Amino acid sequence: MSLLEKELSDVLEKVQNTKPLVHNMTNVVVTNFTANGLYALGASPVMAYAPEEVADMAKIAGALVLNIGTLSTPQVDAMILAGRSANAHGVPVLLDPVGAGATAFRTESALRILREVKVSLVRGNAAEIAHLVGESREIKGVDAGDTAGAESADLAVRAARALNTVVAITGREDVITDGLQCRIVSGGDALLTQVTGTGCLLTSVLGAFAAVERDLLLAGTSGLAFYGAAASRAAERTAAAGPGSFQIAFLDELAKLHPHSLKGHAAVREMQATGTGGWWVG
Ligand SMILES: Nc1ncnc2c1ncn2[C@@H]1O[C@H](COP(=O)(O)OP(=O)(O)O)[C@@H](O)[C@H]1O
Ligand SMILES: Cc1ncsc1CCOP(=O)(O)O
Ligand SMILES: [Mg+2]
Repeated sequence: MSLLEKELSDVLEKVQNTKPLVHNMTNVVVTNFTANGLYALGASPVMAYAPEEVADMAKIAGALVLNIGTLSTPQVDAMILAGRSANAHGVPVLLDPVGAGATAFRTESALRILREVKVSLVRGNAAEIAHLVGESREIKGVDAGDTAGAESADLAVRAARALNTVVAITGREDVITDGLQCRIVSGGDALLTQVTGTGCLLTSVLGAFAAVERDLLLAGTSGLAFYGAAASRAAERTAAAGPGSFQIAFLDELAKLHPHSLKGHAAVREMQATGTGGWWVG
């Protein structure tokens, strides 16, 4: 096991040992799947939305995950209350800008949250992240086109610098950066795109990893890699049967994760800046 793999595994073990509470303000499509996925991983989910209680819940959580998948203005107002409480109590805040770019309301709401709350990590697909930095890319509802990690590296770095947060762009390969260091995470399976909520659950899983590891680039890399490994293992067993069987097997594989699960199922590569504005994969 490489030094990086050891560091990634240590974060997984901290999640499994401490079972962090993750406060999710998420969308109506993925709520149950997100709670079950967090339980499978070994974390504790809670969903809480009422303006009367979100500040109290956020301050006792290990992480707060804001997801605008089925947003309304009162819900975004409540997310900001929760986010400010999390900020005041040192609780990391993660944002999933679901469908940013599909409508102006989604883009503007994500940007409002980023202005009014200190967000530590943003995870989205390439189209969503592009729209957060004013770049146009096709988005069909909540879905982006197929993207490879290396192709998204420049965008991720630009977004991390512009939004002052760690950015993870997911797709066929994932990329994660704090604006300086940049990593490509491969793994997963195309079946993930046929099950709704796999991006949303991933953001909440990254919340569990952020709850136990203050280095959010490390926490995020570990979360992406183990999530991809669980999906790859599930696909190996169920690809022939289809997305329904895969969804169940994926929850089972999240519950079975252990330090050696990455082997043969996920890989992390460091990208290096070329000095001329580009990147090459190390
Ligand atoms: N073609 C693909 N092959 C393998 N994994 C994929 C593919 N597309 C997406 N994923 C994985 O699916 C998960 C959700 O990512 P993504 O589909 O980009 O999110 P969203 O559902 O928010 O658009 C991530 O773990 C990502 O790596
Ligand atoms: C289908 C849909 N519509 C609004 S939110 C949502 C779920 C999106 O989940 P994910 O981004 O994880 O695919
Ligand atoms: Mg999504």
